[in-house]
Amino acid sequence: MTPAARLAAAIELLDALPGAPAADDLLSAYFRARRFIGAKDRRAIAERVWGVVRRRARLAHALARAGVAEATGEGAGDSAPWLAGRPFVLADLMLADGLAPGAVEGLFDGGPHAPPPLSPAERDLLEVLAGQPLEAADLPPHVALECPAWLAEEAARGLGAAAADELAAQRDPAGTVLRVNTLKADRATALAALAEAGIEARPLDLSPWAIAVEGRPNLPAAAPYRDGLVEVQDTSAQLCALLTDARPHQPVADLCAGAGGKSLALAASMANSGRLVALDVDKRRLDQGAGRAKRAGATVITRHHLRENDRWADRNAGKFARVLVDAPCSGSGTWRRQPAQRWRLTQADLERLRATQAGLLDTAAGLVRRGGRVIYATCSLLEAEGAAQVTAFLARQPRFEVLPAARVWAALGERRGDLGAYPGDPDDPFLRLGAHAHGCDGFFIALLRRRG
Ligand SMILES: C[S@@+](CC[C@H](N)C(=O)[O-])C[C@H]1O[C@@H](n2cnc3c(N)ncnc32)[C@H](O)[C@@H]1O
Repeated sequence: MTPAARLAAAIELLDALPGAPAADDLLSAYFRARRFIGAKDRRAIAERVWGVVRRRARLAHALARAGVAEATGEGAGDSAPWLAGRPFVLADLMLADGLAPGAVEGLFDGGPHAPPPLSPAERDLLEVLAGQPLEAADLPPHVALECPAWLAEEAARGLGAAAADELAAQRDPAGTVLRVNTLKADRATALAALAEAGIEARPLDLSPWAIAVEGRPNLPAAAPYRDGLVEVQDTSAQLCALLTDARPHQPVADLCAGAGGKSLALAASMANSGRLVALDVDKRRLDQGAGRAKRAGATVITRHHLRENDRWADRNAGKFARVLVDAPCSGSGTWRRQPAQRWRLTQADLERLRATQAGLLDTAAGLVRRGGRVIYATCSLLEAEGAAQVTAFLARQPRFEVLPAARVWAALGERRGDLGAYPGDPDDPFLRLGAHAHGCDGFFIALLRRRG
């Protein structure tokens, strides 16, 4: 493909984005239907699309200042109206790539598969944008942070001055992190197997199971992945599983198991012995977990699909030593990986999520036995989904108390012998992780003990 044809494809995809349920799925379907597009072209097209999405607010701001205001109304229009793909790509070429107007005009030459030639108004636009920086000094803070204004305020409520750095870090792409599956290998063995498969990798200090890989290797085709030695899992999710402190022979419930990422880590912590029930309302995701468990050799996991008016929680009241609630949330800690999400979330969505989180916490409280623990986690930077949820829970459920995460970490460290320094603030009872502070996805983890 020519560079111009790649731009035409990126514009087509950006135009389709507002109506697509998920940006990832849109790109996958687009490339699946066009198998003739080679790997390098795919990468270039995807990079442009994701780049524009990551720079959306700043580009929209520059376009609005230049007088382009044909907002189509999708998303949080206050700070970053969604325009058609074409003006966004024009602005991206000027502000992010730093091209001169003539170079952009050369790409929009109307040739076969290239975007149609520039209109006189677009030529004028390029002249206005010429030499402008992406990071203009007068950008409103939430625009500079690529975040709807109301979400920037929500983040600041809990994180205070650290919110700006954390949100800024969420603008960048995230690397791939693997978790060693200790049911099959230790970290040194997994690193050796990755090296043999030609994958450059290194251990990370934050988690005893974590390995960072260089670039974007084709993991599903690599032997260490196919053989279940490693799983893709960010370090923060690993620490959530680690702090769950699921032990061999214990009864453990993973209440929001999804496709089982954390269930697999729990199964490894339990050395495949005891009882580990993976639950979710989404049967499709639970079913996906079955294949992953097989690959990982995680035989201790059983699955239960939670239906409406399900009696499972009543039948299992008070039975579990650990109940992990990896609750559905805004995903604001994972915007590096899902950059379009921030523009899709509405205040009404957040309210709905908060109600679901509170309901899940209460369900978990009913499942846990005396002396057992509810582990509440969200991949969120928002106070409303973290500490505020816990405060409300403790008011509703006085039988529970907070176990300081630093204390649990220290006890784990003594038992395991392979943990580094506690990564959070030792004076904070909760562990809050962030892309800026820790280089991992943003996460909130609270450990809640039912009094004995
Ligand atoms: C953050 S994801 C879980 C990710 C998963 N634990 C992992 O590590 O891969 C949240 C999950 O909660 C599930 N969920 C939403 N509402 C639920 C409910 N009321 N009960 C149980 N699961 C629910 C969603 O289907 C989703 O799979």
